Amino acid sequence: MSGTIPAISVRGLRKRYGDQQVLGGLDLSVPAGSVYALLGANGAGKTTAVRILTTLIPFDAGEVTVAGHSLPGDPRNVRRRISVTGQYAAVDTLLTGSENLTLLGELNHLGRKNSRRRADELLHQFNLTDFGDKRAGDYSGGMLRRLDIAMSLVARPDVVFLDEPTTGLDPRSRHEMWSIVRGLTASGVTIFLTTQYLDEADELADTVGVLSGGRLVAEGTPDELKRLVPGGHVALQFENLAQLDLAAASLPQAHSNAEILTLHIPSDGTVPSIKAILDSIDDPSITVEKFSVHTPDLDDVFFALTGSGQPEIASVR
Ligand SMILES: Nc1ncnc2c1ncn2[C@@H]1O[C@H](COP(=O)(O)OP(=O)(O)OP(=O)(O)O)[C@@H](O)[C@H]1O
Repeated sequence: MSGTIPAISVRGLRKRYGDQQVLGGLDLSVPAGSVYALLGANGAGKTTAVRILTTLIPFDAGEVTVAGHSLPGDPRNVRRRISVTGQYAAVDTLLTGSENLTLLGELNHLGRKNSRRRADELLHQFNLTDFGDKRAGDYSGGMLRRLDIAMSLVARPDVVFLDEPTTGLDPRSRHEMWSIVRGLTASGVTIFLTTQYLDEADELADTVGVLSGGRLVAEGTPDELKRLVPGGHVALQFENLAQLDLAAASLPQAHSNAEILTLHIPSDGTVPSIKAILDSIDDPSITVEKFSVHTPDLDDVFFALTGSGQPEIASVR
C-alpha cells in the first residue's frame, strides 16, 4: 500500500442502536504505517467503531475505506488485509502455541511447511519460542495476549486492529505489550488501537483521537493535544468540606471537587507559581492534607475536552 493513501479513512460515520446514537458523524484518517489510538471513556463507542471497520457490524451512514477497499461494498477484500485482536480471542487453549499458529497458517493456505516456518518466526518475534510446545491453556494472561496477536499476523495483514490490548494485564505484561506494538510498527504495519488509558495512547500513538458523544472532540499527536491545555495544575486535598470551602474562597481561580475534597489550581509548576498559591491559603486554620504538582498530560486534555471526571477513565496505573 502506498504511504500516501490512508490505511483507514472514515467520513461522517454514523451508527445507532435503537434510540441511542453511538457514532454521530465520525471522521478520521490513518496514514499507512502509523499507530492511531482511539481514546474514549467506557461506552464512548470505541468497540463499535472497531467492529464497523473490521466488517463485523453494519453502519447507518458514512464513507469507510480500510486497506484500500471500501465498506460496506467490499468486505471480503477488507477482511483479507486486516486482522483483529482483543475481545475476539481466537486461541484454542487445548492446542500448543505452535499448533495454534501452524493451524492458522494452513487455514490461510500457506501450506504445511511454510505454516511451520511462519509459526517459528512469530514465536520468536513474540518471545514465545520456549513455550511453543506448551498448551496455550497453561499460558499466563500476557502470554495468551501475545499469542493472540501473533496469530493475527500469520497472514501478514496491512492493518492490525487492537481493541483495548492491555485491559486486564498486569503492569509488566502491559509494558511487554507496548514493546510488541512498537515492534509491529517497525515492520510497517498500520495499527488502530482503542484504549481507555491515556498513558497508553501517549506511549504508542502517532495520532490520538478523543472520542466523546459519538464524535472526535480532538485529534493530533500526543504533544499537540497536550498543547491544547495551557498548563498543569497544583492539587490540594483537604480533610473536610469546611476546609475545602475556606481554601477555595482564597483561590478564585481554583476548580473545586467536593467529592474528593480537592482543589485544582492552574499552575505552570514553577516555584514562584506554587509559592503564590500557598501564600494565598496562608491561614493557620487551613490544613492541607495532600499536595501535588501536576504537569499537563493527556488527562488534562481529556478533562478539558470531554468534561469527564476521573472515575470515567483509568489513566494512571
Ligand atoms: N449490540 C448492541 N446493542 C445495543 N447497544 C449496544 C450494542 N453494542 C454497544 N452498545 C451500546 O453502545 C455504546 C457504545 O458501546 P461500545 O462497546 O462501542 O463502547 P466502548 O467505547 O468500546 O466502551 P468500553 O470501553 O466499555 O468497551 C454503549 O452505550 C453500549 O451499551
